[in-house]
Amino acid sequence: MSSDAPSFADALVQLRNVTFGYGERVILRDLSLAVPRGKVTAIMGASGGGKTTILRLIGGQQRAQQGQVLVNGQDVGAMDMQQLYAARRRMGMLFQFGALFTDMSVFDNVAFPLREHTDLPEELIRDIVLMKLNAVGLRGARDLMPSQISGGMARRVALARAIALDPELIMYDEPFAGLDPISLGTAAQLIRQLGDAMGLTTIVVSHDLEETFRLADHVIILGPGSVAAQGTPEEVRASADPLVHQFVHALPAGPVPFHYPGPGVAQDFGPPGASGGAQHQGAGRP
Ligand SMILES: Nc1ncnc2c1ncn2[C@@H]1O[C@H](COP(=O)(O)OP(=O)(O)OP(=O)(O)O)[C@@H](O)[C@H]1O
Repeated sequence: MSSDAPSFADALVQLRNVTFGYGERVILRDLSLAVPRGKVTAIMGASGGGKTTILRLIGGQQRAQQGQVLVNGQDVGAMDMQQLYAARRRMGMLFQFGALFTDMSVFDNVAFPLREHTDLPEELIRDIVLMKLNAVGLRGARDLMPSQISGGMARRVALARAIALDPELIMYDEPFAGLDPISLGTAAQLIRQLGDAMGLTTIVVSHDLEETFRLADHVIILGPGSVAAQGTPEEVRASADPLVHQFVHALPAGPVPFHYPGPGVAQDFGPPGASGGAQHQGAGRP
């Protein structure tokens, strides 16, 4: 295992020396990573580390300030709107609260991208929609409205919609958040089955350590601004890197500070007057 950028002979997505910040605040610094084609890659790491930002860079919703984001060898950051539009048709993105259109039936939600992006006749659209709904176990729910289905079912409909155009890459942001254990197991199984059946390259951003390690072929752990570790789940689990160790063993103490940076305890709770004019202290300061 290594924290260097791996160069998979067949990577669908590569970030090369990417630096990105929101305004002055740098989130990713000289970050390099590769996502192998046809596999399930998990991106994990401390909250606020920039995982969703990486998905946005790959989807072209954000552009890197430095470095390259390559999808199929093409630099997403250098694409014009038309190229980006074409590239996005080959990507499915499922964000945690990726809402369905509430005024459309389940069927019409899944048909939407097909009607929007293709000239296929309605009979063919019908067959594709029913196939996609069948793949997520919801062919029978086609006529229901979003208000008539559960949250877990709504996510599966969103998944059917995301694969409607047969993407080559699918990105899930927190697919397990808020799901009960059965729905969670079903979601993980679905991600794996769809990936295998459709030959998809899958990227999953998740905080659910156990489920994600079970699911993924390749795991990337983000440290502050860069990759702390990457490899198979077994390799990452065995890492001696203190940050990775803290993360994969869910330890409350370690390099990832519990406290958001702010004033020290003595300053906030000390005798009256002690706080006057005192300076803010570093993260994790007791
Ligand atoms: N549009 C934005 N403008 C300014 N700052 C942002 C914006 N989006 C995200 N950030 C900040 O960038 C940092 C990284 O955010 P991001 O959502 O990529 O992290 P994350 O690793 O996905 O976090 P989490 O695991 O908590 O979802 C966070 O500190 C966040 O506050």
